[in-house]
Amino acid sequence: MIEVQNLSKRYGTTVAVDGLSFTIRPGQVTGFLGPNGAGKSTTMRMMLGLDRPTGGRVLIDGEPYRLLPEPLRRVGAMLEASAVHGGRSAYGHLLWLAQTNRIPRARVREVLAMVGLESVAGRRAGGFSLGMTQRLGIAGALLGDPPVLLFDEPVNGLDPEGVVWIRNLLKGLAAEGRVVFVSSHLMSETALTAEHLIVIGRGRLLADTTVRRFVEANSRSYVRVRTPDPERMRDALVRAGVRVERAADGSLEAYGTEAAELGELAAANGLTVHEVSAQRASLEEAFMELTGDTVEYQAGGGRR
Ligand SMILES: Nc1ncnc2c1ncn2[C@@H]1O[C@H](COP(=O)(O)OP(=O)(O)OP(=O)(O)O)[C@@H](O)[C@H]1O
Repeated sequence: MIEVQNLSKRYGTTVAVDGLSFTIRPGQVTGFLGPNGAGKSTTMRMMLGLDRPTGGRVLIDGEPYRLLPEPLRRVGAMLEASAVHGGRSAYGHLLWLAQTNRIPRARVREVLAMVGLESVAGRRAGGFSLGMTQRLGIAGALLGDPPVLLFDEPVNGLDPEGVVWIRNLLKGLAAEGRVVFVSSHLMSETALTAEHLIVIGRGRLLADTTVRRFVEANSRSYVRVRTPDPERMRDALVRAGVRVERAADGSLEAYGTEAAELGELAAANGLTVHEVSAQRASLEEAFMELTGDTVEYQAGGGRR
């Protein structure tokens, strides 16, 4: 379990993390979401004792990271995948990590196989693609077989096959009873992987909820109707007890009904329709709505 307690971090006048408190439990993937600059990486660095909090603390299974004996066996992390000595081979890099943490040499081959880098184990890590570098970072996190895993934007640079692979890997690690904490700035990707969600903006907690609840609360579904006679269509819908709104483009949005029902209603009233389609506002839209006021830089608006 990871407990973040009233955590803050200030860099000069910048407040990167502002009084964050939440708990991450084992056995499920927890997504850590926020727009660029929200404070995700800073929070993760403080979890690992790489940055000192201005206030508050993080406990990992009841203790601060710096007091954990053999930390690589307790917490695995992939923060900056590029933090690899470019001259070393993938095998050499992992072996060095293993040896400095009293992890048996045989484990290096195991994790190379787990991340699919066996065939390039002898190649210089400096020549790796972004996706391969990510996989090497993940191998490093898994090396000590730790019960707690932190990943900062692990899908960055992966191709679609790699994205599916990491999704399954993270779920599998959580199903084994581990704490799996994964940052992302993509809501839709996180919804496919995580069960729990922590959303932050400008260093503050915006949501601590299950993905299911977030999806239910935020995916607006409705039926869009385009018709040359929106007034009569609207009257017919209202008479049938359907809540209806006029969209900016002139179409109607009908809530709490189905497309088929709406088509029949139109036919029964002798109305022409050009479109009847089921719509669902995307999770990405819901996420942008939640974090909109906290975005550091916005197109056209500059810094807010
Ligand atoms: N070492 C530092 N010195 C000064 N400011 C910093 C430092 N590290 C982070 N910041 C600032 O703290 C804020 C939070 O940054 P952080 O990198 O934690 O956000 P993030 O959510 O991880 O963003 P991204 O998705 O872009 O990586 C930003 O305003 C950033 O500019």
